[in-house]
Amino acid sequence: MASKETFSKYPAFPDNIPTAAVPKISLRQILSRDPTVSKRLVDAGKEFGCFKVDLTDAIDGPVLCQGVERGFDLGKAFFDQDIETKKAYKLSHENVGYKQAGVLVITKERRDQVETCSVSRDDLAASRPDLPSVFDQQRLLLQGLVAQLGQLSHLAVYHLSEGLGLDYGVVSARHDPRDQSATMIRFLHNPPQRGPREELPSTEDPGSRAYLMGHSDGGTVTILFNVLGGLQLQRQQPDGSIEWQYIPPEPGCALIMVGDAFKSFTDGEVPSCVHRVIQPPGEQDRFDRYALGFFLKPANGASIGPVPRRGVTENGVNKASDYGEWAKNKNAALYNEMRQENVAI
Ligand SMILES: O=C(O)CCC(=O)C(=O)O
Ligand SMILES: [Fe+2]
Repeated sequence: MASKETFSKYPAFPDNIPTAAVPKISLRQILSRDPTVSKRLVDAGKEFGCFKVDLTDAIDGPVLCQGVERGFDLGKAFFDQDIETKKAYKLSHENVGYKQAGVLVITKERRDQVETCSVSRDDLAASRPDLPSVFDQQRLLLQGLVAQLGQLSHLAVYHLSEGLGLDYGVVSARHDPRDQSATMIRFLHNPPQRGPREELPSTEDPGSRAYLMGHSDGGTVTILFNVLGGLQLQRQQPDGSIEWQYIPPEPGCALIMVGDAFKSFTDGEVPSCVHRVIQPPGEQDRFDRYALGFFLKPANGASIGPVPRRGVTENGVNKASDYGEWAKNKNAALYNEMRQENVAI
């Protein structure tokens, strides 16, 4: 993702706070399709619901990193516009469009503090006329980035499927690129905390400084790029208690998280990654936090639910409900208490 140079523009992630030991694998290894890599990714998926990919050691890596850097620039250019211009890109299915900060409920006292702009792969390809001009003018760049991230997401899904003995042909058919889907690229912006630090919510209770509440992503896998910290992973402790652990961003690295759809393919064997975003730690809290995500989703109408294992019949698979309906229910629940009535889901 973002280069060392971009990271050097911000205070470093503090080295005295506990972080999650999320396994890291290199893009070169992922490209090798080596079965031992599949096994490592499955192990990481089962334990953390996610893994990191170091993009710097493969030929394609620097190109992808550069594309992501440009993506961050485009996100910033979009969010720098006035609110009315941003709102003109209306929310549609599965959160495609612009979502302003503060429409999601975190607690009774606190609303989300993230504005997002999500552009679907299909809208980019089909020249959707109301695409914001910032993105419309860079359609080729975005299409290229989405295609590359799509390939990376499919490689991750390939390894996870192979490592679990799932029939990859079935998994792949559920993501046929000729079918419509809500696969998307998302730009995110968290404005910085203002005012004296002593007036900010307590650091004793990090949840009171949440920017985005705990959730799992609904799709198959998510590829996430961060520069500033704040992303946390929910871990269950041996005594059953829940702990939130930071995932510190690293230059040249992507984070890949398992989503609910893939969890359903595995019949729950691999959990989806429960994560949230809180105020960036230490000196980083004074800066605008930008993030970029790629969300691979099953095709609209594709089955979800368990995928047959190699050598096992497909019995029961069609009992799964339709993905589009399933995603709609998930979003409806998320937006249940949404303040603004005029935001479509
Ligand atoms: O801002 C981030 O790092 C994560 C955003 C996220 O979890 C999401 O958009 O689903
Ligand atoms: Fe998420």
